[in-house]
Amino acid sequence: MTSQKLQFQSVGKTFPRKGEAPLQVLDGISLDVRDNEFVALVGASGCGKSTLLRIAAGLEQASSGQVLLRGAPVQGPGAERGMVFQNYSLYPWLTVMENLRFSRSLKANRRKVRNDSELGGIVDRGYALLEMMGLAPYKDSYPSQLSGGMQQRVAIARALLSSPEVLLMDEPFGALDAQTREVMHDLLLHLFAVERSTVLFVTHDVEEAVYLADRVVVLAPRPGRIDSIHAMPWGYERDQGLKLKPEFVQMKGEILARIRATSGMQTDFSLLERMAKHGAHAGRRQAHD
Ligand SMILES: Nc1ncnc2c1ncn2[C@@H]1O[C@H](COP(=O)(O)OP(=O)(O)OP(=O)(O)O)[C@@H](O)[C@H]1O
Repeated sequence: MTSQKLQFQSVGKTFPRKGEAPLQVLDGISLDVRDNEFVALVGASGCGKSTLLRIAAGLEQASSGQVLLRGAPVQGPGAERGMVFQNYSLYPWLTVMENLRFSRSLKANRRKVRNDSELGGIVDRGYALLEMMGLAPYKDSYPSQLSGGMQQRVAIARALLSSPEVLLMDEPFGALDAQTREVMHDLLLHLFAVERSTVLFVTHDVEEAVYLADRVVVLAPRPGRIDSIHAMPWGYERDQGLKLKPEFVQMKGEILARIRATSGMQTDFSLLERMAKHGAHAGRRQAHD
């Protein structure tokens, strides 16, 4: 019996392009995500983070290699994988509670196992999740009546409703302001501890990745491949004070340095300084002449 929940085995992805050579987005990604592990994917823009997550969700097919969930190949979307996107994706014409129930009854219909006791249990769990998220008073509100942070909490509650084994999150807090993000981080850590789910989390924000994850995977771009994997030396018990600790700052710096190195971004600013000095000399010479 393996403790690996999600296994990426030499995953590659190529998108066809009209009149051009196909675009190779991912190449030979091999990664094991353990049961109850929280793994964050970071990397330069366009390195294929979302594509990798979508392959795990079964929304895209790998061009080569495969993804296994508990040892079985992923062949399409499934209720055992919950997905949360950046743009809350709630139905605006449904209330908070209806948003939860509607998506669940759709899934139940798809699996043809709908029955009253199952749906009754789901409604109870829906209430419990809304309670945990501080959203119980808003169960009859419409998404437009809620702040961005509250809408995203509804989307997370909806994804957790069917007790997914794996939660796939694509920049879930990308549209929120800094304070709301911090609140959401602690809420997510709390949920993670209670629900004991396995999380694969895509983000641009290295601090967010280091604060939340057990391991942070840096992808290098063109084509996307694994550059480095960083295990966090601290345990689950985290609070905002961790961000001030030297080991946290150092870890963040190491990961940022890898992203800069892999993206080919200029980190040696001496060239710019030399150019500025050269420009100043030239300017003085012109004024003198
Ligand atoms: N369906 C598609 N068809 C063609 N190209 C695609 C498709 N989906 C993604 N791509 C391309 O694949 C590359 C990787 O995209 P992806 O969104 O996975 O990267 P990312 O690392 O998540 O980017 P970002 O950090 O900017 O969100 C990009 O060049 C993108 O344009």
